[in-house]
Amino acid sequence: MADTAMSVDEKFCLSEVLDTFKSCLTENKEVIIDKYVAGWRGLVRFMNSLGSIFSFISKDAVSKIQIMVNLRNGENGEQYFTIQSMVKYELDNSLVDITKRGSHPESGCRTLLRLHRALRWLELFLERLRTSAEDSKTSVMCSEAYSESLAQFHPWLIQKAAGMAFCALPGRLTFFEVMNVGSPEQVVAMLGEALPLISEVYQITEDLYAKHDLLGIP
Ligand SMILES: CCCCCCCCCCCCC/C=C/[C@@H](O)[C@H](COP(=O)(O)O)NC(=O)CCCCCCCCCCCCCCC
Repeated sequence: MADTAMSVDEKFCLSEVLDTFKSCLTENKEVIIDKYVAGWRGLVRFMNSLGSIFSFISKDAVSKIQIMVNLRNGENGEQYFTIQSMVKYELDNSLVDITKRGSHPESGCRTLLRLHRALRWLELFLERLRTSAEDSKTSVMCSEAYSESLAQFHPWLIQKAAGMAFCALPGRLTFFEVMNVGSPEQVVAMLGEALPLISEVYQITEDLYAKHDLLGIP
């Protein structure tokens, strides 16, 4: 599964990316890893279009996406169909370093946890964007969402670098335009539809990880 859809001139629309998260859930509320990863891939493309100052963030996200893709393409790939089947498979086969780093630094459970924490940031940021006033600053919304979520898992230096990158975010209207969804009203409506599904995917994963005591994988 090579990363092919990266051409710069390709127009893309953020609502399609957010729809991918909608398509993550199976009928019995399991989270399909291929779709989850495809959602992240789309978000990373969006972030790359905002400028190279974000490339240290997208590099890390891409490397995590790649770990998940490799697991899916590996010999036990079918075990990684959903987050639920992955957790069961990796725990049953002692493939996760649960309390301290050891021989499984790139387990699916650990890697997905990093993306899962970032999904919380996304949820908070999008909710702020959705309810923001015309003169609100995207950099402020982004850094507030970050402080409430991912920041607690990042060392000081990463927090500083992230804070600097946030300052380079375009203003609210330009940001909405890059999303390529339509008028600001249409963006707000689209976010209103997408957010409950992102929250649901987040909550299902959170509950699953909590049930198995996996929220602190180092
Ligand atoms: C559009 C603005 C983009 C702001 C992105 C906010 C998230 C800031 C994250 C900063 C991460 C810095 C890079 C390094 C991270 C790692 O240290 C750290 C820990 O990994 P380790 O345990 O393997 O060492 N990694 C992580 O926490 C995973 C971070 C994954 C970040 C993915 C961010 C993708 C953002 C997509 C933006 C899309 C915005 C769409 C809004 C309409």
